[in-house]
Amino acid sequence: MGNEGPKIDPKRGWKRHRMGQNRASAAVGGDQGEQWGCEHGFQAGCVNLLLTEPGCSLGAGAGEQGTRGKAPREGPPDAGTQARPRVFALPVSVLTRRRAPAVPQPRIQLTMLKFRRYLTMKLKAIYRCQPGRLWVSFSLLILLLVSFQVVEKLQPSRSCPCELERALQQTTDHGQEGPNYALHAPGLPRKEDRPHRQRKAMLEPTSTKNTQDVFQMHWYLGQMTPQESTLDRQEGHWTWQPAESSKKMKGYFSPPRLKTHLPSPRKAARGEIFPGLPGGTSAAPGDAVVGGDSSKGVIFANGAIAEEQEGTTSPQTSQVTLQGQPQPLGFPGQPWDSSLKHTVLSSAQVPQAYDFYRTDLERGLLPSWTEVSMDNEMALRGIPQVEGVFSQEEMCKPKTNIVFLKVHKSASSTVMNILFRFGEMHNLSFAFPLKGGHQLFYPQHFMARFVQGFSPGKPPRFNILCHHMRFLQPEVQKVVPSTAIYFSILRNPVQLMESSFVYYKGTSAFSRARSLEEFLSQPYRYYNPTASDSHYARNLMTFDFGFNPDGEVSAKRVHLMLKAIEASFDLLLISEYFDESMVLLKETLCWDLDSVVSFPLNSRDSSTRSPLSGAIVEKIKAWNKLDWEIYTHFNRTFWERIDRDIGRERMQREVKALRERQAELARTCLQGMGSVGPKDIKDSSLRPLQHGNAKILGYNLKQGLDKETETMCRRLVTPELQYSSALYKKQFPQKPPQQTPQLVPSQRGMQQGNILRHRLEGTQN
Ligand SMILES: Nc1ncnc2c1ncn2[C@@H]1O[C@H](COP(=O)(O)OS(=O)(=O)O)[C@@H](OP(=O)(O)O)[C@H]1O
Repeated sequence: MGNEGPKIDPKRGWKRHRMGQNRASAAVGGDQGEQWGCEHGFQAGCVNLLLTEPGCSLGAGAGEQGTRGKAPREGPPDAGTQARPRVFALPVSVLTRRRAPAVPQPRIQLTMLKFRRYLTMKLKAIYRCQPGRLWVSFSLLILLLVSFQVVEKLQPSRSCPCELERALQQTTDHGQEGPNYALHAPGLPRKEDRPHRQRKAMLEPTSTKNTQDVFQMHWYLGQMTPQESTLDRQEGHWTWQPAESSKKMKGYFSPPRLKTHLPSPRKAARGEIFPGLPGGTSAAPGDAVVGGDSSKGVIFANGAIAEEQEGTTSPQTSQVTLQGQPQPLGFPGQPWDSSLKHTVLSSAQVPQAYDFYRTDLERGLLPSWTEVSMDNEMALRGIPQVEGVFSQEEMCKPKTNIVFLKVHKSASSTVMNILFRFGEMHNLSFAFPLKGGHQLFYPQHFMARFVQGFSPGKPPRFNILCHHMRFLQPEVQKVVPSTAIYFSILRNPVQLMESSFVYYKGTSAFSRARSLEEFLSQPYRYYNPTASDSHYARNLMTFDFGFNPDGEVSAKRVHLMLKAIEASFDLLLISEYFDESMVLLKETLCWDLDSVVSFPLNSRDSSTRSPLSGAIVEKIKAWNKLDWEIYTHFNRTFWERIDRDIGRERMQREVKALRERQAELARTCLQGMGSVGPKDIKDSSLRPLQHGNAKILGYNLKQGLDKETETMCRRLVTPELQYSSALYKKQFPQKPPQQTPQLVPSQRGMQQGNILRHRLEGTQN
């Protein structure tokens, strides 16, 4: 070490060293620091470098470096040495900086000073060698990279799904006993499924237990977009926004799920969405978003936007919510309460809307068959159909790619009949269960390989998926084109459970209870959540949507579940408002009214229905809390959507026309205008499956109908199992359906197997 201690620049507090002295001491090995530097990997060429290479110091021509990154300054020349003496400034200020002592330094300060000097020497020794400089630079680079990583991690993440995952994770953390009770936050799906990052369920196909739970979300969290910010604003409107969740989840749907961010095509065609345009009605609430003002936008299941307004829910909705009483089927008594805020057609506009609707009817059964088949052809050829952006001619092309989640006991057989008829008439392909079975290996989560004719790796090729399944979107996506419309139907859980109790009386939970009252008085005496058929007894809708029916009912969990359903489904219908639902469905699918006419199927005889007391109603609601949350939420959005997309007046007219058409068809087709008990059904091929304690009604066709009319009428009243088998034969003429589909091992010998067999009884084909 040099004899002169460090020189202190009183202004800057920088030590200054004579480079020459340091070099000399390094060369003779008199400086420990330099020795260390040269001994630790820098020995080779170190001395030489120091002696011969003027640049082997801090920077070429080294100088003094200021504290704030000033350019190096030339030091004073030192005559008599070959290498120019230079003033060397340390780059690591913290090691060298100190204040000029105003008073004699105490001992500790001197020690510190010595230590600093020692470190300085070492660093200098390292740094003076070329390898040393490389080493330091490399270390700094690593440090920099690590810092970047740390900073990135610390920033609130907008562009990764971890926020949602964290939230999902949180929902699993309390009160759940095992992994099976957890909400599974599936991983990301294959890229080829969607152009965006999505979640993918990771369930094993063999998992039959109903405690498993799947969030099939089409969320991805990314750069802020207008849609995303709309969703963000939406959060404030969610009354079930969990109080504990201060962080808002941001997300938006992948393009195929963003379809109805745009106004419904028919509506656009009518000019209803643009306030002030000649002939247009006043804008529906959500249209403000389309028009630019998104301040009150709310995004619904299909990504459609509507404004959350107090009172937009129908009076019936509040009845359901408050009393939980059965709602009258069909048209609500006073649905058009003038006190409600909704779009009101002006007198000049009413005829326009009416004319539009009438021309649909007058044109008869869907006029645009060519369009339909072209659409279908395109889909089958795998040509992506662009949805969401419509040219004038393309507006409202009938949709032919459809996923219907057939929720049990919610009028789903009637909806299925509508889909069967439409598909048959337009030669659409169905995703049938393997070997002509009638359920897609329910209650397992759906797997694409359960579908007859599915080939892994090939583009999805089926138009309609509508058989009973437990929903699992990533698998469903492998079967139907990405443009498919997803919809389902819900029922008041009170009536649903009453129906389920009778229909599934043979299941383990219900078989020992003499009545629903008895079951509900001590449910855990009868209900074993691990039983393979327990899902029929609790939160059946939740189960069918893929979630855990025994999961906890926290606000956060419910919120996430609703979000997941909204992200996957374009439309949620309500069986209590079946006719309104059909009008909404035909609007969404761009079908005409005749395509959604139906006769109620799978209805029970009144002798097997039980009236429910108020106390039982409350018990059912509490027992099926998750279903109740789903139902009340989508009942509300259902009416909001009607207000936004159709308006209540037009809805009223369309429902009236639908009923008139159905009454006309009943007069044409049916003996005695209505349904009859199973014993009275003369044509055995029209006899529905009788199951549990239920007496399921059917129809008798009129005699002497002409062939065409008879075919049309027969389709309307053919029960689900018979119709499915007939269509399967048509689609797979070489592979006749098996009477009993092969049961997977987990089902074999179990009660579920019995249920499935029961379900197949009555198949006449
Ligand atoms: N159009 C219409 N409107 C309202 N309700 C209707 C309609 N069609 C069928 N239903 C009622 O739906 C119940 C049968 O539901 P599902 O067909 O889904 O049952 S199943 O799961 O396929 O077995 C069954 O309910 P219950 O009679 O209470 O059992 C039917 O009466």
